[in-house]
Amino acid sequence: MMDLHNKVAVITGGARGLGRAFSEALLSKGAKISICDINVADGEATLQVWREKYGEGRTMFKQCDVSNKQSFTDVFVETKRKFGTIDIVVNNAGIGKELFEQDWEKTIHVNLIGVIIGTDLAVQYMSKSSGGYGGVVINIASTAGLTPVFYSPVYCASKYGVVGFTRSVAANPNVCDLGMRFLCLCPAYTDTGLFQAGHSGRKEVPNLDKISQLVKSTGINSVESVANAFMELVENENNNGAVMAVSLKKGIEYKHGRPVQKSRI
Ligand SMILES: NC(=O)C1=CN([C@@H]2O[C@H](COP(=O)(O)OP(=O)(O)OC[C@H]3O[C@@H](n4cnc5c(N)ncnc54)[C@H](O)[C@@H]3O)[C@@H](O)[C@H]2O)C=CC1
Ligand SMILES: CCCCC/C=C\C=C\C(=O)C/C=C\C/C=C\CCCC(=O)O
Repeated sequence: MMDLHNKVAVITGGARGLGRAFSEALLSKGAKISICDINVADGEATLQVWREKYGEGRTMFKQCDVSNKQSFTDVFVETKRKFGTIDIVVNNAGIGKELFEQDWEKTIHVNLIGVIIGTDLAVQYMSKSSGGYGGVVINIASTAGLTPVFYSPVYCASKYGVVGFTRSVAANPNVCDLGMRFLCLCPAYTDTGLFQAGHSGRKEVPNLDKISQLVKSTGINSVESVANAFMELVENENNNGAVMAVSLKKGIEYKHGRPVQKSRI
């Protein structure tokens, strides 16, 4: 089991939803938390709540757009300056702009390129081969990265990309030298602002009945159940390359077979 006490975690999109829940799960185990988010109001409000609950000095917030390399790099620089080290990176920030909307490319920029930038920064700041202490990277994909979703091809492409990218980084024969684990969490529908925005009040959407059927047959995860699955993934130290799906109907399932390699942490 990974001892999380005083470990330092960077969580993207940590101001609300799943990112905030992952952060709180880590905080409750004694970790220090650096959240970044494009939304300053939500980020500062979350930090205020945490300062009152967990005291000063264990949390920080920095505004950041994960699709912008410089903006994202600044988060790592400031986190290291404040906490001295980085042990855990959770690439969680995500959006759901689709083909029928303007700027659908942004979905690839945030959901896939943002994850690639975050993983690259994690290796630079954490790997033993770069003078770090090693650690763990958890990339948040989706069950939409494991199965086609007819009404969200762009979102699906971004999440298939995250699964393939993470598994490939984890499969590198030199991964043991890094002292790092690379993991993928694939939640099904989960009750957050993103889900509500994507699935409520869009009566003009074609095949709405089929979408409702798919949601109904899959079920909607609570945020808490996904946070519990996330903690199982983080704390198990022998799971480099694991891809964990979590859904209301099927619970936790490991996909794509056994993790590719034991990592030396
Ligand atoms: N809610 C759901 O049904 C599911 C969500 N996911 C994934 O979980 C992750 C978190 O999603 P939720 O918590 O549901 O969404 P959410 O919308 O509640 O939270 C996402 C956070 O990311 C931030 N963000 C968006 N773009 C950003 C950017 N460019 N840079 C930095 N921060 C940015 C937002 O401001 C927000 O605070 C996403 O990657 C999403 O695709 C996966 C499966 C199911
Ligand atoms: C689906 C994209 C809409 C925009 C983003 C909002 C919510 C995100 C939801 C998800 O990431 C989950 C998406 C799809 C899951 C679809 C089917 C899962 C089937 C699972 C199974 O068969 O077990």
